Formats: sequence, structure tokens, C-alpha cells
Amino acid sequence: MAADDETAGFASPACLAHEVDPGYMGLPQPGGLTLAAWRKAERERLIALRLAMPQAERQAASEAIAERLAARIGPFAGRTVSFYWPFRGEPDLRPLAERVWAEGGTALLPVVVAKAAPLLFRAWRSGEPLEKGVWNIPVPAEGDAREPDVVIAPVVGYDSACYRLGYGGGFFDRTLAAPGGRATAIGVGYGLQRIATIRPQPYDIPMSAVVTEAETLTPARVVG
Ligand SMILES: Nc1nc2c(c(=O)[nH]1)N(C=O)[C@@H](CNc1ccc(C(=O)N[C@@H](CCC(=O)O)C(=O)O)cc1)CN2
Ligand SMILES: Nc1ncnc2c1ncn2[C@@H]1O[C@H](COP(=O)(O)OP(=O)(O)OP(=O)(O)O)[C@@H](O)[C@H]1O
Repeated sequence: MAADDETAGFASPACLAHEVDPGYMGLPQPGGLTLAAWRKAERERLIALRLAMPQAERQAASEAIAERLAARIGPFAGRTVSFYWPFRGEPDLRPLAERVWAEGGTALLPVVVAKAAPLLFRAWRSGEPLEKGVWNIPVPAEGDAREPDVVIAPVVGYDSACYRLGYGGGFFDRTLAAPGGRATAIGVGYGLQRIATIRPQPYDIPMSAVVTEAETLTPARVVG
């Protein structure tokens, strides 16, 4: 009854461990997998699903995503928007990066400086030199570090609360959590990458929106 529900003067229990996914502490999950093993298996499954999409479908979806993104972010003039060099079947948004330049904005690409460190961003426009960075990802060969106003983050998986599952490096989470960071993060992916929950952890930062070919999802509601 009510008396049993009383917290006896405490605003919250002394230990919040029960609110954290047991996998975060390395404990086994109900399904028998640790959080890390579950995420690894989900990543492999979702990347395979994405790669199985026919190229023409990925292309059409990329164009639809670009349109939704432009509507969500624009106008671009005077703003810095970070993109990414697509791999493993990620949506190709490079034409949108060109549009950002054409409309007076600045497109950036992320650079992995070191594992377990925040990303750095450099301006890049089609035709400018790239070099191979960590994991052979092409990155701008030169240029000062720039601060993005908007970070477009490709998802491996996402859920209805706009949490993003990435490749497991924690790069975007660290970048968004870095002191002085003020970027708006928008996740992008295909609808087939949606899962019931990414099993968010204390370090996971929700995206302000996730844009797919079919919808623009925000943590509170679907806006279009
Ligand atoms: N296109 C694109 N560029 C991007 C990102 C992205 O998600 N997409 N990133 C978003 O963060 C950063 C790179 N993040 C990455 C993180 C892990 C791996 C990777 O291949 N990891 C190995 C495992 C490494 C390990 O366990 O230490 C693997 O998956 O085999 C690649 C890129 C910056 N650039
Ligand atoms: N702000 C942070 N500070 C320190 N460690 C962090 C932070 N964010 C994430 N991590 C660490 O990074 C690791 C990977 O995180 P996670 O599984 O969320 O990666 P991801 O978001 O899928 O990867 P990515 O962003 O590279 O695509 C976690 O083990 C976590 O401990």
C-alpha cells in the first residue's frame, strides 16, 4: 500500500545501478548476451541488411534523405554542416554537401585523430584533396579545425527515442559531449535500420532528429 511506497525522506535511492543496463557493467543480459556482444551482433546484422539493399534503392533513399535534411537544417548560408565520406552502404549525401557550398554554407568532414578521442572537422568541397585517415576513411588533406553547427551522423541502427547505434568507436558521443560543443546532431539512415531500442547507456547522446527516406523522427514525435 501507500506506506510501502514511501521513500522515507530520500529524493532518490542511494544507488542507481538498477537503472543502468546490466550489460554496461559487464553483467549478462536476459538474452544471455552482454551489452557489448549484443551491440556487436546487431551492428553486423544491420550493416548486412543495409548492404543487401540494391544500389538503385540506396541511391533513391539517399536523395529522399537529402531532401528531408535540407528541409530540417536549411537555410545553409553562414552555417557549418558536417557530412561524412560514405562507406559500407551508408546514404551518400555528398550532393547535399555541394548544395551547402552553393548556398553560402560550409561543408565539413570528420577526421579521426585517435581512437577514444573526439573527432576533428575540416572544410571540404568536391575536388579538394583527400588523404587516407584511420580505417582508410578519406579525410581532407589540409585545413584548420572547424566547429560544426550541425553534425550529420550516419547510424548503423536507431530507435524511436532517436538514440544512435554507430560502429562502436564512441566518436560522435565523445564529440558531442566535448566541452564547448554546441552542435545539433542529426542521425541519418534507412528505415530498415530501426530497432526497438539500442539499449541506451549513460554515455549515449540522443540525436535531435533521425532522418530516413520515409520520415523525420524526433525524440518526441514524428514531424513529417
Ligand atoms: N562514413 C563515416 N565516417 C565516419 C564515421 C561514420 O560513422 N561513418 N564515424 C563515426 O564515428 C567516424 C569513424 N568511426 C569509425 C568507428 C569504427 C570503425 C571500425 O571499422 N571499427 C572496427 C573495430 C575497431 C575496434 O574495435 O577498435 C570494425 O568495425 O571492424 C570505423 C569507423 C568518423 N568517420
Ligand atoms: N563521452 C564519452 N566519454 C568517454 N567514453 C565514451 C563516451 N561516449 C562513448 N564512450 C565509450 O565509447 C564506446 C563505444 O560507444 P558506442 O557503443 O555508443 O559507440 P557508437 O556510438 O556506436 O560508435 P560511433 O559513434 O563511433 O559510430 C563505449 O564503450 C563507451 O564507453
